[in-house]
Amino acid sequence: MILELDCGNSFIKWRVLGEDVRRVIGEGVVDSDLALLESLKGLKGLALMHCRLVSVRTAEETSALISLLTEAFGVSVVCATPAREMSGVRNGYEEFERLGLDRWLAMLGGFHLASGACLVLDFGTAVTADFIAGDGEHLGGFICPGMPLMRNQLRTHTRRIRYGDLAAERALESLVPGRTTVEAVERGCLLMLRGFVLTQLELARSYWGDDFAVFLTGGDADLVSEIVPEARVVPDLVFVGLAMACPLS
Ligand SMILES: Nc1ncnc2c1ncn2[C@@H]1O[C@H](COP(=O)(O)OP(=O)(O)O)[C@@H](O)[C@H]1O
Ligand SMILES: CC(C)(COP(=O)(O)O)[C@@H](O)C(=O)NCCC(=O)O
Ligand SMILES: [K+]
Repeated sequence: MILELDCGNSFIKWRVLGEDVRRVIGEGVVDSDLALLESLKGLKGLALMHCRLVSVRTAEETSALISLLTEAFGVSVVCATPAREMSGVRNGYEEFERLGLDRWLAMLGGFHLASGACLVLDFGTAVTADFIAGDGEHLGGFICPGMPLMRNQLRTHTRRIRYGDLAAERALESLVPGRTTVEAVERGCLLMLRGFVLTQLELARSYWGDDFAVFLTGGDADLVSEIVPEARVVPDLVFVGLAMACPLS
């Protein structure tokens, strides 16, 4: 069995693949290393042979997690590392090692699935957009705050914006102008996110006409999917790229 991990700034996404790697034995989203161990220990018949991971956390946090996994399961852990070029995709950053590894893997996954030009949008703590041309050239991308950062900035930098998570979820059932603080903030932030997405689509069209694929991934991808009906929502896009960057045989 293979353990795959995507360690983002807020959550660790995990999944366990079987002998037949097309079979997902277990998967989940956790908010700490310990919660990850708990979830894994709760899996019946777990027999990990390998682990591969990608992390955008600090080197210290990542090594701490690797030590925990090695101690708990005796597996060797392979980490995705930056590359200038891989699987036909050329990293467009001036310093390729500075491009977020989650972005890089999602790009590898997207270009592989599209076999052509694509726009990869990832909705996590931050939102990222990356443009990959049909010849595999990464033209670069954009980073902006995601929903959790936008709402938390408003909650922590104003004195009168306070509301709970349940109210926040309910507020997004409609997008008409808000008549309560929670509606006004949640809908305002979502409209900003959607505006960002539409701008990325315009830019992609200016480069490639209609000849490109759009991929949506990350925990908040569903918040924008309805405005991009042509997009493919691929929650495990980072894992697709992880398998390409860290093959195990
Ligand atoms: N099961 C889940 N657990 C936690 N967050 C989730 C879940 N499903 C969707 N989300 C949303 O995903 C967002 C985090 O996205 P994610 O891609 O995990 O971020 P990151 O990679 O930066 O840690 C949260 O804002 C939350 O709204
Ligand atoms: C842009 C990111 C913060 C996104 O992280 P996430 O929201 O997935 O946790 C991450 O990819 C990162 O730290 N990148 C390094 C900076 C860069 O890509 O330019
Ligand atoms: K991510």
